[in-house]
Amino acid sequence: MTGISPNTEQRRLIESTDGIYRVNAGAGTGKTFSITRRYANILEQPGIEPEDILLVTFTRNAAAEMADRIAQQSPYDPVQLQDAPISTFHGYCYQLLRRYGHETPSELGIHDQIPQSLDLIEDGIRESKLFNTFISQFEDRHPEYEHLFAAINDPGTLRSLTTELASKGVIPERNGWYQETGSTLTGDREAFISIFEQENQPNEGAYGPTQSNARSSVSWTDSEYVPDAPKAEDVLGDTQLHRDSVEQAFDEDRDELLEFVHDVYFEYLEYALQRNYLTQGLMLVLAFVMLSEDATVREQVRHEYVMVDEFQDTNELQFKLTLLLAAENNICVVGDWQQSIYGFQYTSIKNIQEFGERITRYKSELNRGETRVPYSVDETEIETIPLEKNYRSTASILSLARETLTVPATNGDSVDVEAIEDEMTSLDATNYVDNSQIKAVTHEDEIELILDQIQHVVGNEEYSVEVRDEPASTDEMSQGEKEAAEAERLGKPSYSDIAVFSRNRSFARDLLEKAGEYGIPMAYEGGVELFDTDQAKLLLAWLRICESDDQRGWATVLEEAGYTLQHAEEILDDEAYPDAMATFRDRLRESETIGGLARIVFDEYGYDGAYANGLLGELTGMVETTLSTRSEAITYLEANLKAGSTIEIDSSPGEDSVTLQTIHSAKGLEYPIVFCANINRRAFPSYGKPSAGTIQYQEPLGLRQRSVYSEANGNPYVYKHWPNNLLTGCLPSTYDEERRLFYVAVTRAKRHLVLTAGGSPSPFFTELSVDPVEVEPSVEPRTIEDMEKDTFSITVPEQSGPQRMSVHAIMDDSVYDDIEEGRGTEFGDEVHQFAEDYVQGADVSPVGGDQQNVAKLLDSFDGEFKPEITAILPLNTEPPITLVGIIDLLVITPDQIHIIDYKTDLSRHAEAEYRKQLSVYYHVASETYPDRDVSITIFYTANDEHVELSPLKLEALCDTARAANQ
Ligand SMILES: Nc1ncnc2c1ncn2[C@@H]1O[C@H](COP(=O)(O)OP(=O)(O)OP(=O)(O)O)[C@@H](O)[C@H]1O
Repeated sequence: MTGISPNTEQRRLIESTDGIYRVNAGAGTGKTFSITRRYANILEQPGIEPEDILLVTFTRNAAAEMADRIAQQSPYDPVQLQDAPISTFHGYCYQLLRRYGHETPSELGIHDQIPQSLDLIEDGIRESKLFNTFISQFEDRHPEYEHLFAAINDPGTLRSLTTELASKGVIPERNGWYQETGSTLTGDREAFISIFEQENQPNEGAYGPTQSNARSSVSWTDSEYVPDAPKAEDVLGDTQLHRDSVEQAFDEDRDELLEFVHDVYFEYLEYALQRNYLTQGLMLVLAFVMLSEDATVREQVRHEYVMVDEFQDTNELQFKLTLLLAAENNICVVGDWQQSIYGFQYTSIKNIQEFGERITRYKSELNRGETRVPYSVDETEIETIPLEKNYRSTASILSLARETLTVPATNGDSVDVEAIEDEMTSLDATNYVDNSQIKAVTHEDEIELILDQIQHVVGNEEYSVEVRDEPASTDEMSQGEKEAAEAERLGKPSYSDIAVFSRNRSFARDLLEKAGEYGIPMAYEGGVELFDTDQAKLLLAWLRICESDDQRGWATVLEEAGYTLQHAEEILDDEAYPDAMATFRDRLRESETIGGLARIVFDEYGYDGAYANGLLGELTGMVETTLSTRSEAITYLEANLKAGSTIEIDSSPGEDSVTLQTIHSAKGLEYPIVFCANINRRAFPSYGKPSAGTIQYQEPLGLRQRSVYSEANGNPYVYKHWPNNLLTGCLPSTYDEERRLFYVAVTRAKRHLVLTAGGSPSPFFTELSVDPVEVEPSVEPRTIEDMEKDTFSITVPEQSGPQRMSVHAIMDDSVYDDIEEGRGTEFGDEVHQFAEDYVQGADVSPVGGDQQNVAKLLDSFDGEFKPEITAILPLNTEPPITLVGIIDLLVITPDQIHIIDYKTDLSRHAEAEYRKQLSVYYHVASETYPDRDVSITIFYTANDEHVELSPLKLEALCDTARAANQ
């Protein structure tokens, strides 16, 4: 049980268990804390079992963390909570379909099975390949849509369209749409006209009325449209748009378009089911239909209590699923509209903002024809609990956070400040010492500026942060004593107290590179080989020790503690382990959860950085799956180490380093000092939506075509579609989500905030109440001595254990002497880089024949792609040798593993040496995937030649490695 006592409002939320509750509260107010306590509280009621309470959140890691927290507060241990429905919507629906799915709901008109082995595709690259195959077959099957396809520049965007419609609860059945789609597809005329009237009001100028917003945002060149489109004079008035043309545009005939989208969507659902796979969106769709149609299943699965965290990140379909999954009106949703930043994934902020209206409307929609939601959702009975105490930031930071929600994003951006302020949730700081430094600094060379400011902040008393722990209880203290105690905890900041956030990744990468040049420690959130870190190895060692006093475990631990090899061997021989270590082992053995054990190990070694946190995240994630014992955790860590698994976390060059990440990835985190960087025009706020496809969905316009194919002028040509151009011009451009991102960034700061911009600051920078200051940067390169000072307390372990050797060390170097003649290693690197980018779905096009051949090869494969995988092969040699290399590409299919190595050589004469290299990969893959056939192949990129090699035996590799080690 953690020592935090809930405040009065939190207690109310925790203790009021029956009824409908909506919590729409600001950052850091303890929403997640309260909802987990609430779960534990419900669990204490007589007759309630974990399966009676459904708790849904946004990510798998968050769900696992919640299960861990609940286990600490309830009589249930993590193993007992393993099957409890504490999950994401996707995780929950996946299990639901596997358990009850069997056959597709007949209402859809698809007669197929939902197999137990259903493959849930979460990997965008894989899904888009499958979709592309589907769409080309669809195109062949439907010549009647030829002219539509002629206008579509990227058929792949139809895939996002199906995902978007699924998120809105729009579902196709064989002969139309499932349930009523209302105005979702055709658009809401009334809502549109009301917006149009507002936007078409002339503005007030110094000399009379000026153009309305709608008029000024529509540009018109007659030749861009089909010949029978209205002409400029029919559309554009002096200050306003002509209403007739706008109405005509809204009412355009879209029957064929709707039919086309229906057919694509429906046939894709059929196609996926025939191939035993579903995407996340389609899975939710099927689960929804099953729950709607099968009263028996519905009754079996319903939960007495339903709670949803991060409700601002749900979509309409998820809201409806929430209602279907509740047996009674014991529903609690928790979120913060101000932190809704996933609109681009089709979430709906209105779910939390207009909760009362939506719950009533959705209930009546769901109850058409049959009672599916049997309980009352009376709006007047919905309780709203305000949480207003913020446990993270100072009052000064919170005050600036309020400004971010109304700051103009462009020069002409008219923000309805009053309306937004009305909706803002109030936040009161709970700390006593407000020493916040809040600065806005600018310089042409922003990257130098940021590094300069980091150096200015580190070790600077003015930027003091909490460096000492809070006393166990401050309850008995007077106000003055609390203030003094907090001041006492403050001290000079170090690098790790700082986080730099950027709206986009490219700026972050440039900054990281420059920081490296100056020796400023900075870690970028991204994929790292988490299981190959010292933290993971030590944890694995202690797990092995706890399990069976394993000698390998003791050897690692002794080595880390600085014992010489000889001394360690004596200890191991006599099994006379140092007392302190044996006591520590016994303490670990008492730990009931893997997460708890890992925490004790990391605390003991002072690991509290990104790697330790990442590992904790991974390990607590295991609770949700099948791993919960020490031996399962050992197998899990070993398997990941061996496979070189890469995990998305903040990588760190050392424990004391600045964290660098995108704002999206910073959600839910907190740092003492935040730098919000690159607040420049075109960067932050970022322009509008990500590029839309030729057919797009937009509220309240419904489905519209952006371009059309026509031969009306005698020539085939793709024209802009005039109704769409006119209608979108009438909608106000909104930067609300960008403002909310800004709010998320600022509310991550506990104490200090530095806003930075370069040569062209955006209004986000200039329009806040913080006056920008021009600063001339002067960054001092860090010297080796500086770095040593930072790391003096870390013991550098003596080298022992197996000798690590690159696979290249077992190859005969002389083969390189005359390969790649005239093309160079740089050329080879470029081809490899292209291949990696292409596999990862980056926006790259092949340059030159080699890259084209690579693209062709990759397109020809089906399966899961894993590029750049580290392969580690321990050999049974004396002394032990471990070979390490990087596999260019692994292609994984249900029964085969293909290992592909690209070579840009113009001839094949080095093949015998390459065979050694690929044989190493072969043995690693064979052990990792014992149930599949493994093939090793070289792909000669120059002449499109794909050569399969036969692997060398392990003994042969041992001999070669031994010889190379002489
Ligand atoms: N009553 C309390 N007393 C002291 N600390 C608290 C209290 N309630 C919550 N906290 C602490 O405040 C921090 C924020 O809590 P939590 O993550 O639950 O907030 P949140 O509202 O979900 O935040 P966000 O919306 O920013 O993700 C946590 O460290 C939590 O332990």
